[in-house]
Amino acid sequence: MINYIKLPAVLLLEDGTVYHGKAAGKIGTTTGEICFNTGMTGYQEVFTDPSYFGQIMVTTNAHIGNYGVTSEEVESSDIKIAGLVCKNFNIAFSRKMSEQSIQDYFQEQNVVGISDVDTRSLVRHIRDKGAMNAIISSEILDIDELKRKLAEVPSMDGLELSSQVSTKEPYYYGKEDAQHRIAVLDLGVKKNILRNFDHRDVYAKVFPAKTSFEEMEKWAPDGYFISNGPGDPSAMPYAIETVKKVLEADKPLFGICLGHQLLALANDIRTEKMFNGHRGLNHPVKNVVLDHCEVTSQNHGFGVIADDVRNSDKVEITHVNLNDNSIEGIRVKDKKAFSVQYHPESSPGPHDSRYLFDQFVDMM
Ligand SMILES: NC(=O)CC[C@H](N)C(=O)O
Repeated sequence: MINYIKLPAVLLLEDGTVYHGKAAGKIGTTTGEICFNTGMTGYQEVFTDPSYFGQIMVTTNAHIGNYGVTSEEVESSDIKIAGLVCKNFNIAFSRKMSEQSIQDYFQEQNVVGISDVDTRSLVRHIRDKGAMNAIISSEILDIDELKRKLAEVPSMDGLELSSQVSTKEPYYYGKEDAQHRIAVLDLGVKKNILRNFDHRDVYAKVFPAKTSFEEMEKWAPDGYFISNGPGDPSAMPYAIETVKKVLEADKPLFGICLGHQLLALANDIRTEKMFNGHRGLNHPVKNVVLDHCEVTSQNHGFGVIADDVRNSDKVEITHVNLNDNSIEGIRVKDKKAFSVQYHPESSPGPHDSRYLFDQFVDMM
């Protein structure tokens, strides 16, 4: 094993709280909105999920890196989190299929992290104080200098980020002779969503975030999928417009997470920044149509305003969160359009909600 000397590193939160720890990954400085994920496994899938772009991740599992990384377990081409805060950053790993250590992986992809932080106390702090920005550095240890840098970081509220992670050119996924074909509006789509479609004999053409409905319609898809992704949904008028056009044309539509928020916005339901988002693998959700419970994988910092949904004459509620009663799923009345706030492709996470992909296929 390489002899790895852990250099000091600092984490500074927007409210002035300081945590001292050790450098993990690349030596450097990084900023973003701090958030925590309570999942016990699946760190590589989480780190490569484009929905986390611009966010510093705190992992509540005490060990990160202990089973290494592989080129298989990615949700996009590279690491998308802005930085990592963890307890133990394990450079030694044990798993036959692993190809690399987490340290080499982070270093190769220029990702800065901090370990040896009391993440239990940090998570309780964020839980009580709410979402805020943060800076990690293993090169600048002067707090005043870090404060100046942190003051320049924009708030996640009002930030459009999808166009930074979306594909630049359209591409195809799946088998060309499949039974159905869908247009995927890529706002930061996770690979496992495309895999789930492929497994159900659905061929996808994945379009850049700012593609118009008319452009996608030229390919004559059977349905439209509006993907997950980073940033504030209300800062995406271009995508809201596209969703409105899909609805006007009465095409089948399925939205996940950011896609759910955009379907709500297209129906005059507002979204809001949550005090703390939902990020983990064990969030209980009730399907109020089928009267059953699902344990779900979640990752969102914005939500649809529940009163707007309840007062809406355009949509109805299909799913609610059993922890906080927030709205987890809607369908548009008299249309073939529905969406969920959580992640039925669940990578990582339980597979309880995969039936939603079948529901969409049946709609087409
Ligand atoms: N996973 C997602 O699509 C996240 C949606 C949105 N960026 C949010 O944080 O709420």
